[in-house]
Amino acid sequence: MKIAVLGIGGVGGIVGGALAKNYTETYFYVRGKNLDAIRRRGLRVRSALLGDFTVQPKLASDSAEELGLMDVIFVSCKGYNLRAACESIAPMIKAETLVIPLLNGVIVSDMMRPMLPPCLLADGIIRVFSHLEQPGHIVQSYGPCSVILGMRDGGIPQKLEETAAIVGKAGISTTLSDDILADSWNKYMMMCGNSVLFCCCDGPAGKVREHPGHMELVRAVAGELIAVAAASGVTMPADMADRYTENFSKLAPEAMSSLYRDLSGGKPPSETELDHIIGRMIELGQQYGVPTPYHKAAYERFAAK
Ligand SMILES: NC(=O)C1=CN([C@@H]2O[C@H](COP(=O)(O)OP(=O)(O)OC[C@H]3O[C@@H](n4cnc5c(N)ncnc54)[C@H](OP(=O)(O)O)[C@@H]3O)[C@@H](O)[C@H]2O)C=CC1
Ligand SMILES: CC(C)(CO)C(=O)C(=O)O
Repeated sequence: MKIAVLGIGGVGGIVGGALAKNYTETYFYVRGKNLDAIRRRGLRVRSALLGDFTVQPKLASDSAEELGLMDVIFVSCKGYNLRAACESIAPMIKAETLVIPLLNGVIVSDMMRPMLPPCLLADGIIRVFSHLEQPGHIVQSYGPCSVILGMRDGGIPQKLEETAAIVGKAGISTTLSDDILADSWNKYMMMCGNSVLFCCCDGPAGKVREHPGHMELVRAVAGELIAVAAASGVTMPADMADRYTENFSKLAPEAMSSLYRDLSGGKPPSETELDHIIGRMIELGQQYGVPTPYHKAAYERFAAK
C-alpha cells in the first residue's frame, strides 16, 4: 500500500517520520523550505516516544502528479489550509483511496467530503505535543502519541485495519473505533471548550480559575458543546459536564491550547484555527438551533483583531 502524508509539520512530521522509518511505501506531500531540507538531509525526528532518527521517505514532493495515486493519505495541515490541501491531493485520489484527516476539529470528514473526489473518508484523532522546530526537523519533546481511527458509519474497512496495523508497528499506539463520532466530540469538547475558556478570560487555565464564578462558566461552556452534540445526534455520557469541569480544574496553571497560544501571540485570526474550531461550533449551533453565547463571545473577542 502506498501511504502519503500531507503536511510535514508537528503532527504529519511525527506520523510521517515514524512511517518512513518503518514502512518503505511512505511518501511525503511537503513544500517550500521544508521540502528542500528533507530532500537535502532527510527528516530529522527528535521524539520522547520514538527516539532520535533521520529518515528519507520513498519520495518527498510538492507535486501530486509526481507522487502518483495513493492507497492511503493522511492529511495533517491546519484547518485554514484544509480546502487548498484537499485540492492539492485530488490527483493522488482514486475511488478506493482512504483519506484520513488528523486535524483537530469535530468530524473533519464532514467538512472534507465536498472538497474531495469520491474516495473512502475516515476520521482520525491524534493526541500528541509536537512541532516543526525548523525546516526538516520535528520535535516531540514529551508525552505519548496515540491515534484513534474510525469511519463515520461505524464500519471498519480492511484498508483502515491494515493502516492502523502499519501505524501501530511504527510505534504510534493506534486504536480502531466503531464510534468515531463520540471519540471526535470527546476530544473536540476538550480542545474547543478549553479554547473558549482561555479566549473568554484572555489567559491560561490559572487565569480562568481566578475568576469568581469560573465553575459556572466552565459548566456553561461544556453545556453548549454537549447540547450541540446532542442536537447533532451524539449523546455524550451523562457525567460529561462533571468530568470536563474536574479535568479543567486539574490543568496546570500555565496550560493553554495551540489555538489560544496563536491568538494571544498576535497571529491574524485567519492564520489560526479560530474558524475551524470555535467558528465551526457556532455554525453547528446555528444549524441545529442551539444557542452558543460563550462560543460567540470567545470568537468575537479575537475575530476582529
Ligand atoms: N502539533 C500538535 O501537537 C497537535 C496538532 N493537532 C492538530 O493537527 C493539525 C496540524 O497541526 P500541526 O501539525 O501542529 O500544524 P503545522 O503548522 O506544524 O503543520 C502543518 C503543515 O501542513 C503543511 N501544509 C498546509 N497546507 C499544505 C498543502 N496544501 N500542501 C502541502 N503542505 C501543506 C504546512 O506547510 P506550510 O508551512 O508550507 O504551510 C505545515 O508544514 C491541526 O489541526 C492541529 O490543531 C492535533 C493534536 C496535536
Ligand atoms: C489538545 C492539544 C493540547 C494536544 O493534543 C491540542 O491538540 C492543541 O492544543 O492543539
